[in-house]
Amino acid sequence: MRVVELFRVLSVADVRKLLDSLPVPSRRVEEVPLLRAAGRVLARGVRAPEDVPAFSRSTVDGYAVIARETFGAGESTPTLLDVVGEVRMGETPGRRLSEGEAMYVPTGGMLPEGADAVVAVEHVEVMGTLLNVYRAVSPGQNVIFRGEDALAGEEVLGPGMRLRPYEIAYLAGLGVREVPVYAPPIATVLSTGDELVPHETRDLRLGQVRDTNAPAICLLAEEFGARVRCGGIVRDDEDAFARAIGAALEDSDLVILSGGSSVGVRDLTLRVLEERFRAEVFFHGISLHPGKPTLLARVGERFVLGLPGNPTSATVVFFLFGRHLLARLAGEAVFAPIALEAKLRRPLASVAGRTDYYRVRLVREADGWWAEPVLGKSGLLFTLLGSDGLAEVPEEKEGYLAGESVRVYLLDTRQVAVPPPRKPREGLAARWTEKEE
Ligand SMILES: Nc1nc2c(c(=O)[nH]1)N[C@H]1C(S)=C(S)[C@@H](COP(=O)(O)OP(=O)(O)OC[C@H]3O[C@@H](n4cnc5c(N)ncnc54)[C@H](O)[C@@H]3O)O[C@H]1N2
Ligand code: MOO
Repeated sequence: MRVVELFRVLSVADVRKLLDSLPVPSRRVEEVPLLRAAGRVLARGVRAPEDVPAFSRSTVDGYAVIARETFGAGESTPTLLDVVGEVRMGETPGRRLSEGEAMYVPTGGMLPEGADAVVAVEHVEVMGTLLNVYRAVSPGQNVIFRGEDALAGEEVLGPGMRLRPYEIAYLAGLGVREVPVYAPPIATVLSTGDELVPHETRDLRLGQVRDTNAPAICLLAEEFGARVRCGGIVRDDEDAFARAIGAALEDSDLVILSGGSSVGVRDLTLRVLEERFRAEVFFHGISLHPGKPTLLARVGERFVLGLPGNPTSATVVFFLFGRHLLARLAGEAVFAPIALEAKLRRPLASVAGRTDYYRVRLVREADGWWAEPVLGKSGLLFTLLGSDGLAEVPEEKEGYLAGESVRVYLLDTRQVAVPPPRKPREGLAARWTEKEE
């Protein structure tokens, strides 16, 4: 019998480092219409073609003034100004504001030249053409300045950013109609095992199991931005296996397999990859639970991710590392899944030297987030139902006591936003742009 080297095992931290630094082939760039670009990754930085907003405007219904003339104004000491006109929406004010003058401006209306602030209508009293101002405003108050959102020529979004509806709306405001994005990575998902049958199978023969890994992984990969081919079920037979992997490698950036990654006699993945495809195997095991028998290899410029067969293990590993790899293949600048700290409702056991991921339900209490572990075997899927996150017990810990804080990765596709390369604003805009009104 062939003696199998148990695993080339890496720690979770080392796998993350490896995935961060793995050289990946550069991607094809395509120009797509703005509204079709949500979820895609920017291939080049975007420069603002013009100042946005294109004119300084009021953020309140009120009166445009010269701020310094209102200094000292109060309930009993109003500043008196002449109302010299009204700005209409979508039109220019028509005249400059001089000392001693005020002009009515609606929210979003253009600020007249000479004015540098707006007093809200609540703080004035109109008496014919005279205006009593009962509250002082500082320069820039209640104004959005020209170029505060974007300055003509500046790089407003950087390459490697996954575009969300927020970035799309921002680009819409700039008049951008097409954006350069990377072609999404193509992933083929294969399930392996003689016991597996398609999930549509109505009546199972004893011993048969419906394929649940493919639905989970295909849908997750799609949510994480890949073009997915659900490649079906492959028998535990070396030739069938080699044929399926060979076909998938022809047109996929990533081949994702589930099952057949452990050390049992039927476990072929490693042998087929090394012997038939001369694959470079990065690791064949991660010191984590669930999901230890996970494999990552490269054949030429293409990657093969071998997930454990156990349904929860496959899903958890794909969530933690599969999407990290997909993010790299998609050209994303950073991979930073969102986690929050939560207090544990009950203790969690672990083994030192291994990272454990427990499925948890999150409950919001007055004193913050609490995590309720949903315990169960990794061969069962119910622990993922209604779970909001994965609580991490790092390898140096032997567990946590109830009430201790743990890090919980949210089980959805959100990631932290990448800050845009925007320049700090100068002058009055700098003083007001950071303020919340
Ligand atoms: N002697 C040892 N045995 C096992 C070890 C070990 O360290 N030493 N590790 C266990 C762990 S942990 C896992 S995880 C599994 C992983 O095994 P494989 O990746 O080889 O997966 P299979 O044996 O093919 O399947 C395991 C289990 O999952 C079911 N399965 C597989 N694919 C699917 C699918 N697409 N949809 C639904 N269910 C699936 C399969 O029927 C088995 O029940 O190895 C342990 N053994
Ligand atoms: O590691 Mo297995 O993947 O726990 O069930």
